[in-house]
Amino acid sequence: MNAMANSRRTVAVITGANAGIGYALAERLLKKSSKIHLCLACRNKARAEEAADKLKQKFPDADVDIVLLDTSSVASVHRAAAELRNRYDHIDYLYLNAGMMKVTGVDWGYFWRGLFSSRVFYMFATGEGLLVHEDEVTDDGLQGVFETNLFGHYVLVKELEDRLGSSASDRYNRSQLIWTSSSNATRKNFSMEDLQHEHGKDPYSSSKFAMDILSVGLNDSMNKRNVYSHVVCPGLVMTNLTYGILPAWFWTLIMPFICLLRIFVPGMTYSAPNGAEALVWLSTQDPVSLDPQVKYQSFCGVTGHSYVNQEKMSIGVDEGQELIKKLDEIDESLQKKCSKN
Ligand SMILES: NC(=O)C1=CN([C@@H]2O[C@H](COP(=O)(O)OP(=O)(O)OC[C@H]3O[C@@H](n4cnc5c(N)ncnc54)[C@H](OP(=O)(O)O)[C@@H]3O)[C@@H](O)[C@H]2O)C=CC1
Ligand SMILES: CC(C)=CCC[C@@H](C)[C@H]1CC[C@H]2C3=C(CC[C@]12C)[C@@]1(C)CCC(=O)[C@@H](C)[C@@H]1CC3
Repeated sequence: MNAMANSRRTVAVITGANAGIGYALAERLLKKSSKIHLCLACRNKARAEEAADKLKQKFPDADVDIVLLDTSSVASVHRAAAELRNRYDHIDYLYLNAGMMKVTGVDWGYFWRGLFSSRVFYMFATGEGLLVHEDEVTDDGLQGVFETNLFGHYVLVKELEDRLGSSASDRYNRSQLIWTSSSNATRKNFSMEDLQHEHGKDPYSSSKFAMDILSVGLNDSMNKRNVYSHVVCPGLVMTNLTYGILPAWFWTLIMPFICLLRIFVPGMTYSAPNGAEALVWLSTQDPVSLDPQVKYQSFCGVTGHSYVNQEKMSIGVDEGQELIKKLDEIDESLQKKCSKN
């Protein structure tokens, strides 16, 4: 880890760290170095404490604490950011991992047609068009998937700006923003005119594509301050998110098939530690040498070994700037609304 060589401690904050990929990431980072200071940013105190206890049991010397953060509430994001600013004078790794997807069903007709078509492997790798989604409106009046996956994280980054990077070009002052995006992110599901995806059918894909654009935009505006942003796809991982699509027993039953499918679709990582591969790998890289236009994917071989693949994206820096401007507008209007109440 680049910040390790310095005498000050290395701080990593992980959102959505109490379960799934976030928790596996926390474990893998501690396995790599028990000297890292981990902060689990979670929405539920009991679940966060349980995760922190489990980590401390496995790594008795580890420095693990929690902060309460609900990315679907701007007030909660502000409180969490204030707490994090209080505790740390520098954040080395900010993992923007918390996320949700509300699925009401699988389009099995589309699945069977896809199975016997040329798009079969693409279909398994991206899940594009296979799921029927729904969304909700948050107390902030925003679309739930948009606010949880993207907007809440954007506000968090903004609020933590003075704890990220530094204008001094010292490499130990660098910070990395690492977003858990998805191979499901598709341009066709995203519109700058309908950022929150109020009128579309795939809010998850839209929020993840917006994440890819945002990361490009943040590099453009923050690299000069030594802040570097990258996106990751963990592959298809068995977590509460996938158990919300089909039951756990089904996924266990088809595990041999999924492992075999890795010959053609290496993104079938299946386990959360495998899925965390690219997230861990990024923390070991010099961020200056990384390409902001690449999505870092966790891949897995048939024998079960995980590795990182790089997939080129094609996103304009101007798109990134436009998105940031629009997110800032939403943020300002929410702040105005709050100050009136
Ligand atoms: N599983 C997969 O196949 C893939 C997952 N991803 C992405 O990986 C990330 C992690 O998901 P995964 O581990 O699979 O799923 P899990 O449901 O296991 O974990 C999601 C984590 O995010 C937290 N979370 C959800 N909503 C909020 C919120 N409003 N505020 C704060 N935390 C919240 C959850 O907390 P709680 O436990 O309290 O619900 C949990 O800790 C997500 O961004 C997801 O989109 C990307 C590609 C594939
Ligand atoms: C594997 C079999 C026999 C059946 C399952 C079919 C689909 C439910 C499944 C196939 C590809 C999957 C997939 C996802 C969800 C479940 C599938 C559509 C994701 C969209 C989950 C969330 C992500 O972010 C993507 C990376 C996944 C891509 C693949």
